[in-house]
Amino acid sequence: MDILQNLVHMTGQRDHLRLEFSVLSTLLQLPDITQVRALEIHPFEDQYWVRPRTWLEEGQLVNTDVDFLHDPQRVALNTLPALQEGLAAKRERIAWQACTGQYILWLPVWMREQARVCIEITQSAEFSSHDLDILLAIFQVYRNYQSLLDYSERDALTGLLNRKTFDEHLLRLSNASKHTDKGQQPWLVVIDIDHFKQVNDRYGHLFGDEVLILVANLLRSSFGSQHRVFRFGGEEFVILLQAMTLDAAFTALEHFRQAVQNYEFPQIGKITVSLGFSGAHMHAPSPTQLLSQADEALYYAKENGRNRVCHYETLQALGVFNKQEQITHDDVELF
Ligand SMILES: Nc1nc2c(ncn2[C@@H]2O[C@H](COP(=O)(O)OP(=O)(O)OP(=O)(O)O)[C@@H](O)[C@H]2O)c(=O)[nH]1
Repeated sequence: MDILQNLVHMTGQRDHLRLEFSVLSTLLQLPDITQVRALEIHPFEDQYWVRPRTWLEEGQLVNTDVDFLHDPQRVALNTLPALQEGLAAKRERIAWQACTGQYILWLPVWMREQARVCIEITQSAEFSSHDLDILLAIFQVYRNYQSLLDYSERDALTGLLNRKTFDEHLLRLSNASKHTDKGQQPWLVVIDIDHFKQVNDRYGHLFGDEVLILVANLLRSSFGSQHRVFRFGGEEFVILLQAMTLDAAFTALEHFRQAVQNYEFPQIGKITVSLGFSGAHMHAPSPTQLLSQADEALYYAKENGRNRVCHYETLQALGVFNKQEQITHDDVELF
């Protein structure tokens, strides 16, 4: 009965973290289970890494607040060969007996051919077929809800994240920045395709849509799974870059700008993008203010030749925005 109530609770969740907590607490209701964790799996520097994202601590489920790259609990996937082999073979479930005598069951959450999250269940006795039936049924309900949630958070054209979860991602990222090294911080980037109206006007909306999809693919391949890429609508994209130095952020964004510039778009040929970015550390202003800062830098890039990357705080230190305000103010006085 407890399990049924937990399932009802689980299916009422509307965000990924609560849903994850809910499935883990449902699994914990089952006898013999000693530990449940949600693991995150990420590629980084030519190999895959695993770290616990949510786990049980002193009877309470807790969620990490450290970003992936700075997490001391992160281990290389090849230190868990059974999990590595099971993921490579795209298995739905992977069973393993640890040298401590504990039995472990890994249930990867497969989405679009990738498993970035895996539920880990540990128990002291071997998993019976009855245990497996119940565990897999609970996991299946969780997966169905996970994909429904995921679907509602994605832009239908490009498959990138939509505006819905942006504030939450930004908050998590800036909170995690307190664990990062000095000189590093997360970044908010706004990207806009240059003269996109001309693409639509000359080649039609369908070709315009294809450009949006191809730019989204370039964004995905340039920023991978460590960073978050959004399409807010129209031809504007937003990236939340994990904590790094200003130089590293600038270099990564320049690479992307060049990748777009060098790409041959079918029929259309060449297009370019302009980028504006701003620091998203934990003392940064509200999401709206932060977006408008990155937008100001983007606007400056557009006004100064397009096809370039501009950093808000650098422009601000140079007094560029004061001068612009002065010009606008003078214009108003003129009229
Ligand atoms: N094909 C397509 N076009 C879109 C979509 N959303 C917005 N647009 C078009 O994007 C264009 C945006 O143009 P503008 O904001 O005027 O600017 P621009 O031509 O990109 O020029 P700059 O930004 O100044 O370089 C408009 O023509 C919109 O109709 C979409 O989902 N698909």
